[in-house]
Amino acid sequence: MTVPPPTGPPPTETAPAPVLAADEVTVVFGHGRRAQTVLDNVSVAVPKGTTLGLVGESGSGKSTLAKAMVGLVRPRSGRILLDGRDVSGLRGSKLTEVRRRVQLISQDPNSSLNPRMRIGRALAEAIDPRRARADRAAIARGLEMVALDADAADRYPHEFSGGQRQRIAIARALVAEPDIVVADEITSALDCSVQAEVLNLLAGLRARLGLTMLFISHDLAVVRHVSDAVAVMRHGVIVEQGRIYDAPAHPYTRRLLASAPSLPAKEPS
Ligand SMILES: Nc1ncnc2c1ncn2[C@@H]1O[C@H](COP(=O)(O)OP(=O)(O)OP(=O)(O)O)[C@@H](O)[C@H]1O
Repeated sequence: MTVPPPTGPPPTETAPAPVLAADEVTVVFGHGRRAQTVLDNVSVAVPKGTTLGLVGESGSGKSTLAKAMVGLVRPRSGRILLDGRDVSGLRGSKLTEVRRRVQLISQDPNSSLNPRMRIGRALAEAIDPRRARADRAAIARGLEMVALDADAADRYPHEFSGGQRQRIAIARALVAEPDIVVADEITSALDCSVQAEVLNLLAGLRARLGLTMLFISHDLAVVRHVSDAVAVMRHGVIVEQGRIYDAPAHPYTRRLLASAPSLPAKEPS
């Protein structure tokens, strides 16, 4: 008898503990007749040292889940668990600490990098938000991680290309030494070749640093490049998750796979 390949996550007793998880999270925007359920009972978990890809078409609720995971959107029900502790209701300094431990990188580095702040200071703030004093060596190490020269610290965001700015955003997230990175469509605004460059950089960092990451994209080929497992979202619901390439169970996943016929070979990690 042929044993079918596994389609779900590995059994819990062998899997590393989740760093970050959404547990039956529901998010509703608006009130009364205008209320829209954008996330409906969503559960996902990102085990330590792994990358969970989240894929789904535009408007399916991916960014809302990213925001809920980093504490920018408050769920109507359900829990966001960081190292098993519910952080969904936190405010003030406790929420600030969660945001340091869970670093969000978003699509548009122009909106996440202050145009008037030199790169060195932006990184210094991430290294130590209270002092924001430039530790040149730590800043240089951060820039080196994303293949930028140390003298980039003295320049402003507008002096860099879109791909370089996104690499700076990655560096800024990583120098904060987060428990997990939530990367939301970080290559969507980039040209194809630059997209590949950023993805390869991320794949390298994943392997080198053992990053834990939630990697979100509408593009399955992109998600595949950097993820260990994938969750497929549709209309605010996770329809399937696990190693979906081997044996996609849901018709929507099969459609997604069929419409991405030229998936690039996965980088060895
Ligand atoms: N702050 C908000 N207030 C009201 N509705 C919102 C808000 N943010 C998102 N929405 C709605 O929630 C739905 C899901 O949006 P979301 O941005 O999470 O989807 P997405 O899958 O990330 O799509 P995209 O890839 O296009 O950003 C959309 O219908 C959107 O209009």
